[in-house]
Amino acid sequence: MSVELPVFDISKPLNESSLTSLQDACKEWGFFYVTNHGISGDMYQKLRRFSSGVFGLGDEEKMKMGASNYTPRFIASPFFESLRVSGPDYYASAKSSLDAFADQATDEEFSELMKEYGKRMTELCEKIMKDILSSFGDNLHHKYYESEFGNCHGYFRINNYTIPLEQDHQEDDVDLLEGLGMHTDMSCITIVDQDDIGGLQVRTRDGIGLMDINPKDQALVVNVGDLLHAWTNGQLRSSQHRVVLKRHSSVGNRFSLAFFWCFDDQKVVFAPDEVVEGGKGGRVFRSFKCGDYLRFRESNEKGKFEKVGHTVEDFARTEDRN
Ligand SMILES: O=C(O)CCC(=O)C(=O)O
Ligand SMILES: [Fe+2]
Repeated sequence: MSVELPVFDISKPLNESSLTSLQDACKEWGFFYVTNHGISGDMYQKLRRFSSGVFGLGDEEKMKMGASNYTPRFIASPFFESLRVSGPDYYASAKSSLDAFADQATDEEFSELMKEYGKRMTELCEKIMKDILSSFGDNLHHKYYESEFGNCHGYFRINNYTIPLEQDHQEDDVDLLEGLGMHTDMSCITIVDQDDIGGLQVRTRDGIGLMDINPKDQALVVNVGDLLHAWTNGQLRSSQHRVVLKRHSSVGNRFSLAFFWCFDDQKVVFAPDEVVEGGKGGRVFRSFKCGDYLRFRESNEKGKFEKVGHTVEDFARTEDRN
């Protein structure tokens, strides 16, 4: 079953009723779509082409990028590998990964592309974050955007999902393989550009069901991460989600780009009183330093790949959910 998430045209200011539906979507699903986002299909295709070139290299070559730039298969799952490009200097980050093996021209073109893509995604996150704040009342965006979110920064994960032939031919009953296990994101918000294969699934609020988030033409998927969940005192959902791959399908690999927009390490995350008061109960998240939370996640093998059971709920929630 798939969920019908609302779609927001992000090129113009959202009206009252759109802001209400934005807030509802963030509370119910923690996911929504945006269109007219300014990321051209052409740019995406180019990036995909370059990335495929990189993923197509031998394991030994790819490992030269270093553990902070490249995650090989069998870390998050046997089917998932990922290239990381970090801001604010996306150009330098991409270049430092590729320097190990790419020729100068490819290196240059890919790095330029990442720079442009990083800039656009950052602008998009700023816009979306302002809309999310405005959905609590216009006042909130004017009051808190600059002081609370002004120092946010982003990074990309370029993800390649493949099912090796030998796995595809195994005879057992399992038709779906987990490409990326159930997790929440550590970000404030994440923007996902998935291809048309599908496989992204979100947990329902009751914690039981799973719904497909289908690819939508020209639309990007946006989701709320742990940091914004804590900053809104748990009001906006940082939903558990995963990626499944269909066995015996001949569609080939799945490709996605995820952009994570996060507080800086020094930022103290603490929901403003008026955000807490706008919710149902009292304050349920203690204040914490963003960097301490990231270290908490990384100190645990599970947390590293953003698995369930080692999230901001476990780190900073002071009262059980009811
Ligand atoms: O590949 C996708 O569609 C989503 C990836 C994801 O959830 C992540 O990288 O955190
Ligand atoms: Fe995710």
